[in-house]
Amino acid sequence: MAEVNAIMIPAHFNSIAKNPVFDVKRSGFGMPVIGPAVWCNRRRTKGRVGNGVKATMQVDLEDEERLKRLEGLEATLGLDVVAERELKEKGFWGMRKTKLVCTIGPACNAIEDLEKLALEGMNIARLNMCHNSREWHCDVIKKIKKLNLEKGFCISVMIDTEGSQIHVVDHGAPSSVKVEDGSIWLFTAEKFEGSRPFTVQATYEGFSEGIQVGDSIVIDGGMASFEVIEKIGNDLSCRCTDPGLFLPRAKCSFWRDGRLVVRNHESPTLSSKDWSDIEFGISEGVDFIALSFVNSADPVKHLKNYLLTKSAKSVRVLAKIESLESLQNLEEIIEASDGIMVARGDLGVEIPLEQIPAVQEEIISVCRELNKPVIIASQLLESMVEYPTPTRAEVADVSEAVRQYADALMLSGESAIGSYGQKALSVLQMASSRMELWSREENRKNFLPQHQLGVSLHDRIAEEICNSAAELANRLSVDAIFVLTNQGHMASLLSRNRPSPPIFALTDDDSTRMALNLQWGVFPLRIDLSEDIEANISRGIEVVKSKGLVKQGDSVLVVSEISPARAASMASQSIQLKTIV
Ligand SMILES: Nc1ncnc2c1ncn2[C@@H]1O[C@H](COP(=O)(O)OP(=O)(O)O)[C@@H](O)[C@H]1O
Ligand SMILES: C=C(OP(=O)(O)O)C(=O)O
Ligand SMILES: [K+]
Ligand SMILES: [Mg+2]
Repeated sequence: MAEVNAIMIPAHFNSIAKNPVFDVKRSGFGMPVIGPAVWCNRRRTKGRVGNGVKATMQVDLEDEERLKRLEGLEATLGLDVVAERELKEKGFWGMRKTKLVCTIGPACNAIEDLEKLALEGMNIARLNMCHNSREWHCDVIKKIKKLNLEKGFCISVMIDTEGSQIHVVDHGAPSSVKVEDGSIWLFTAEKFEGSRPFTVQATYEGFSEGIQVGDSIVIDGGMASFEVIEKIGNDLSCRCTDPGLFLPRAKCSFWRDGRLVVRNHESPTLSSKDWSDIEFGISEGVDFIALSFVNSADPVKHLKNYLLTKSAKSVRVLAKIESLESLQNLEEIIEASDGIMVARGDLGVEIPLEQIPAVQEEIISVCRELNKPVIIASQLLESMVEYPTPTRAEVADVSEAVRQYADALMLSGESAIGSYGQKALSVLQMASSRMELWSREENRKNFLPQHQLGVSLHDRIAEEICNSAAELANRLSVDAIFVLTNQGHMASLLSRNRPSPPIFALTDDDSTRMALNLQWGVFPLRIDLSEDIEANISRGIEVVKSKGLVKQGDSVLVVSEISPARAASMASQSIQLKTIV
């Protein structure tokens, strides 16, 4: 054991110092804290972490090793190891542009399994707060941050709130249970210990409000259906009309005369549990919060304002589109959010299944117009929860989402509880790479329908510069696009055009780096940026070049913006073409 008195964080680590992993209280070194240590921060972190925060710690030899590795960390914060490998194997244009999200559950929460998913291309780990304990989620977040730090991955963390929904707490059996035609079941919100046969316990006390005899209860969008035959107090006695399966935590929807009974939930979009999960997410330094059952822009605005007051505006807020109402307020929700998830699971409970493909295409297209990243979620490879190969129909569905240029694809049960999570991820990987190649050749002419976003002259210039840059990059077949970006705006404007070359986004802001993980075709690199734009560009290219990833003769297109804040008074944007010498 060696005792360390001071840990100096060199100047170029100032973004790391902001990282909660390096919070003094949770030093990330997993050891007792005993001697004085000073965390030194420079210019930019001043006031964020606070200069000279005092703490004490002791390191053993293995940790000394780790400290040494930290010294070399800037290199790993360049391009992440998976993107680097892909670039080496497939060349610039062959890099997979569609991002992959994996839901983490009991089938993959061991660090070895998380690492395998990372190697297989997971860009974002999703934690569904409906399931499992706070400690369990905390442990997963720690493991992911450890992998990022020690193994050079760049995996962002997303928490997904529970939201207000009526689902089954208990249906009388530990796992799934078969529902026979004509069998009689009691739906109740009464809390009881243990299980009672033919009794379904609902989460929400007011679940039966406004429900009448003759209404139907549809389980998980059609896994089984019941008819309400009697109302006994707040309980519903029901007969099975469409036999099937009751899964744990199955969701219930109510129908009358072939239409969904629109229910005025007393409970708001964000329940008290959701707020406490959000607090948890902020304190753990997650990168994204996905809000379930968003029906209007209000809860999104509310949360974003709250994050501002908590100095946590770097946490990006995603809205899940999974209700009838959310479709009616689609544009305002997209506008208010930092990104969207097409949550087809619950959406398929609320609208007829045959409408989902058209709705998905519409949401993707509005997201692209408004320049917000969009994730396609649920049942992409559902059969792979049980089987090692997907169905042809599933592969066609995945490919269609890629062809529609969604930013990201998501696995749910396939990775959380399935036996073939890594395989499922590799199917997504291969299917997206293949379809990207195909649509690149097919859709060259199919440029973005021009919808002008910017209002101010400055914003319009940035937008036009990025549109032109993407077109130029395609026409000249440059190898790569480099963009200097602080909050990620210029990078996202480029991504919106879905150009053929990869977009290497150089940023000095760690939260921007993690947020850009969700954007189509963007490969974030964290480097220190100075006022000297030329030096920044050279540095970014140097990081990639030093690893042999760009070589002499490669051509790159560089897009940069000097914001008024950086260059005393004048804002200017530029496009440059460079040939590597
Ligand atoms: N953290 C977790 N712990 C235990 N099981 C989980 C966890 N996350 C997801 N699961 C399981 O994976 C399944 C699919 O995940 P997901 O689609 O996110 O949830 P849901 O089916 O509740 O909408 C869930 O039904 C649940 O059985
Ligand atoms: C992703 C979804 O949300 P959750 O898994 O939280 O129900 C969905 O409904 O498709
Ligand atoms: K959820
Ligand atoms: Mg849902």
